[in-house]
Amino acid sequence: MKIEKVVLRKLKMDLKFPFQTSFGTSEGREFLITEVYGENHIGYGECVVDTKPFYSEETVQTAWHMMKDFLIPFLFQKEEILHPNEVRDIFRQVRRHNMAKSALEGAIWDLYAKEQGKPLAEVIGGEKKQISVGVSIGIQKTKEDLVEIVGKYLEQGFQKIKIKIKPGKDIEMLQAVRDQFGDIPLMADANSAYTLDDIHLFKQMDPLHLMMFEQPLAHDDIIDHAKLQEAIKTPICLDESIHSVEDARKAIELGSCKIINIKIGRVGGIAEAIKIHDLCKENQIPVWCGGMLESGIGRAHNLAITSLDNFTIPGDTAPSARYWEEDIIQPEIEMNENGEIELSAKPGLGYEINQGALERYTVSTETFLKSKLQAEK
Ligand SMILES: O=C(O)CCC(=O)c1ccccc1C(=O)O
Ligand SMILES: [Mg+2]
Repeated sequence: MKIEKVVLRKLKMDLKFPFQTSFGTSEGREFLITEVYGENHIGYGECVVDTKPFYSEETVQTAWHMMKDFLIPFLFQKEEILHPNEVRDIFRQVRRHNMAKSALEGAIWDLYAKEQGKPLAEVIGGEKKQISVGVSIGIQKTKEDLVEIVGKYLEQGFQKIKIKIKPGKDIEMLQAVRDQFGDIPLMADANSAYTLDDIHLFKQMDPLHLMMFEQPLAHDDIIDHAKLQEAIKTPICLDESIHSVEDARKAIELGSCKIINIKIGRVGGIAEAIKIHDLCKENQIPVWCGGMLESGIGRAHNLAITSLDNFTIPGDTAPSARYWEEDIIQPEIEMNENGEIELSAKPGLGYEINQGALERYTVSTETFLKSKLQAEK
């Protein structure tokens, strides 16, 4: 691939509903879309940042800065890229900033798959033709509100119900859902809202037989999680703590988790996501694909990695209509009544860009040319 041009766009999209987690409430998303121009195709990526550094330290502005001042110039220094697996090495000098790196790497995977004329899932070795889908439900005001919304999602066919929790909004909320719906596939995500001082709470929640507790303790911890896992039967799943295959190896060695949530942005790209998937498979650790309230572009990347066989637990890969009045891809991503999404058989991400919608949601854009950068040197 000869990359001559990269376009960055900042988008602003309103969510259909406010989404509350233990770290705050989102009414919508501001994020970045990357367009990487090859000779005959354009690859698309999504940078899953937010305006605030509450889930991760990256923001819309830090990602723009990293891409503009470091990552895009590094890409342009390469005459040609033969395979997307090279991208991580090209970016290696830049420490962290995984979401920024991943936004460009993902676009290069899409471009590569389009050049091969194959779906991205096939290019990465995924064999599933359809995937099972779960839904992540934000913190609700009352038990009654939660039970109503869970009922609605179960009716739509979702195969896993994930409920956001925080201290004071945990046992009772989960118990109400169990009481109403019985033995459904149910889990809880704390987004790091607890400490080891809360161990008694987790022991009290053990009899709820949840599929897992996602990231109960600190965002940068794997030691206390190992202690908590020792003390309870419910599997722990790590999200925020895992940024690389090395992090995953250490967490598995320490016994900090029994399941891993893989998010492409958090781990710096698809190549790293595949490595984590493979390591987990060798160690009998099931994985599932997390979500960042992505637009259709990020979502299509998520569907592609979920085609790998150790993604055995339904992911947070809900269809477009759950989040947006109008998505930026067409057709939009749809789920059938059994809670499955068919993977596209078209090349690359497998969806067309809805150009009208993309333009309407774009609030700023900048174009970077290889020729211009070289002329400036
Ligand atoms: O529906 C989705 O995209 C998943 C939503 C979700 O749980 C989430 C959304 C934003 C930030 C962090 C998380 C998380 O998984 O912790
Ligand atoms: Mg999470």
